Amino acid sequence: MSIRFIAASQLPTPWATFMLHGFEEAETGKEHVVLTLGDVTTPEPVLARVHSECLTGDALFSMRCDCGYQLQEALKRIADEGRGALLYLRQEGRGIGLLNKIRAYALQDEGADTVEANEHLGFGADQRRYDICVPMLEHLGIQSLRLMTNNPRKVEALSRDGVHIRERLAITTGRNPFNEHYLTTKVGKLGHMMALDDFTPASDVDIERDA
Ligand SMILES: Nc1nc2c(ncn2[C@@H]2O[C@H](COP(=O)(O)OP(=O)(O)OP(=O)(O)O)[C@@H](O)[C@H]2O)c(=O)[nH]1
Ligand SMILES: [Zn+2]
Repeated sequence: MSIRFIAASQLPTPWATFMLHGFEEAETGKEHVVLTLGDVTTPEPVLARVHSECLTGDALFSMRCDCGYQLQEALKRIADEGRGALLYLRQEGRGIGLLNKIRAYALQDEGADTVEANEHLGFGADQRRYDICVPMLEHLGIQSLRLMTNNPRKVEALSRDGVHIRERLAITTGRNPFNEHYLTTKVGKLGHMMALDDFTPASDVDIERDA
């Protein structure tokens, strides 16, 4: 997979001012970004999150999933350490795209789970690839990761692609009445390494709305 570095700038956030690095995939023209904080080129493993785009959760405050909560938590943890990287991959809906994810949500409104809905639409349960991470990490001089994820396939796929993962760190946050079934399906069908009891709930403000 070839990917081109395009530009970098500062990105102030409520938690820290990150560097924002923009890349373009040669074959598809897809645009990906990496946020870094501190010197990530030194040999110590870098605290990192490899996050797949979820427009609904990351930008529109959706409570159907845990994506937005994980995104914020990852940025906060990186800011607390003063060093780290967040790779934001534009593979919406576990690789099926935004509009197909909305089709899948409609099926879930009728009772399908997240895996059944994808399969009903003719997609795999998870169509994501992680090989694009390798040239971005190389460009940034990142040698190894302490990866925040509960997803064993993400760890396996990245390792297979040659990314050196020194440690896996759980990231369990944002459980609420709207995403309990989704989280349970992640554990039961996608093999996520977490238990619902591990979760810190979404904040009081978030769960004030009726389930
Ligand atoms: N097709 C589909 N995609 C979903 C659904 N809910 C969330 N997503 C997508 O799932 C992806 C979540 O990715 P990640 O945040 O990397 O999470 P993960 O692979 O579950 O693993 P973690 O690292 O443990 O969070 C995003 O691309 C979301 O858009 C759903 O019900 N259907
Ligand atoms: Zn989501």
